[in-house]
Amino acid sequence: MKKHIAVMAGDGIGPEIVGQALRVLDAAARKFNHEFSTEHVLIGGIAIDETGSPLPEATVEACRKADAVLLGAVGGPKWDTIAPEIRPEKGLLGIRKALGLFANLRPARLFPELSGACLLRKDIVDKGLDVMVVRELTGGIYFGKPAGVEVRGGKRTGFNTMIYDEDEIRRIAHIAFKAAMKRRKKVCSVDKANVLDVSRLWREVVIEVSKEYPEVSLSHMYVDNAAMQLVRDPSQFDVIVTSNLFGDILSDEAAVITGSIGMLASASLGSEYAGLYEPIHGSAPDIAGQNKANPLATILSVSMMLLHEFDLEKEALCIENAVRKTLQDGFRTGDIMEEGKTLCNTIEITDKVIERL
Ligand SMILES: NC(=O)C1=CN([C@@H]2O[C@H](COP(=O)(O)OP(=O)(O)OC[C@H]3O[C@@H](n4cnc5c(N)ncnc54)[C@H](O)[C@@H]3O)[C@@H](O)[C@H]2O)C=CC1
Ligand SMILES: CC(C)CC(=O)C(=O)O
Ligand SMILES: [Mg+2]
Repeated sequence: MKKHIAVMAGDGIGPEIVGQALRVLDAAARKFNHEFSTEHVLIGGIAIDETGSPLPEATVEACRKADAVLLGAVGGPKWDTIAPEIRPEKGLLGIRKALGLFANLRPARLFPELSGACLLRKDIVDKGLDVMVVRELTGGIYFGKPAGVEVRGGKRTGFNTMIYDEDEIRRIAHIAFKAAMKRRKKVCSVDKANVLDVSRLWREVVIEVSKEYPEVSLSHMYVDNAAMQLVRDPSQFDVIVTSNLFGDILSDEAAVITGSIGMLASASLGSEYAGLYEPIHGSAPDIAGQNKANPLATILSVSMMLLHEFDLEKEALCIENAVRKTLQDGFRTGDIMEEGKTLCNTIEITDKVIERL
């Protein structure tokens, strides 16, 4: 198979983890006789530095033409004080919108080998943890208008708008129910319907969609309770479907299930263009440039790309198994380090994965 991948390494640890994930992709391509060409394009802070924009038009064009997109992360303190319209994070929101990537799948699973690195209670961990967060990605408060900061009645006033129409809710609900059909057939819709009107509509529409999936059981939970339940006992969840903001927060929290945020991969999918694959974490400025970031979330994102984008099930599983074997053999980056294991840097742990492919 011959495929073309647009690569946006971005900022901070982005280039380090993406560089290593591409080594794994390359090794998989050689093993299975595929050809993956790559084209590096700019996004985020580095794009601002080089072009003045966090999302140059050339990047959008390259991503629209590509068979898949791989992203590292954007942002960092260097760009924290610049104008809000051109912050690195606007580049990320912009590419999601430009590619119509409305569904973000974030599978929070615990590799049993990392049970010791997981902060949750042992009896909970022993149940086996596997939660799929389905986050709406191109609507809600991150995109709603009006938004801004202005002087009202002599006071500086900041405002954003959380807005969803029924079509936006319906399409993400379908994604969640379809995902549940392939899993344990449970969907929990997370909202704040006791307070927010937008959540009332969310709940109404999710219930309507659920009628088309009679085999799937649907429950509802307020987001504050969901945040607590996720760390109290995540084994109660199968698929969680939620809005952009709640999904952003809950999926970082769900990373506790995996042992570290450096383990959680994701797929951002739409219907018009190829999908974008990215770890859920940010650019981790505190460890950038030190060769100590965990590249496994990005490597697992490549595995998700092979599966979701190219239907290469065997190849995807091979990468996942190589990651599992690496952990089984006791190799760890600092974020998942435990006593008696071998500490590796970013490049070394990738070497171990490649050896085990
Ligand atoms: N998808 C993206 O591009 C995202 C970008 N950001 C941006 O990243 C910058 C930093 O944001 P933070 O809130 O600090 O979140 P972060 O996810 O970058 O870091 C949070 C903590 O997790 C650690 N961490 C993250 N990824 C890791 C990895 N692969 N291996 C080991 N440790 C890892 C970091 O060292 C830090 O202690 C900000 O500019 C933020 O806007 C934040 C989230 C997502
Ligand atoms: C940096 C934000 C725009 C996004 C974020 O935190 C995420 O997608 O997880
Ligand atoms: Mg986030």
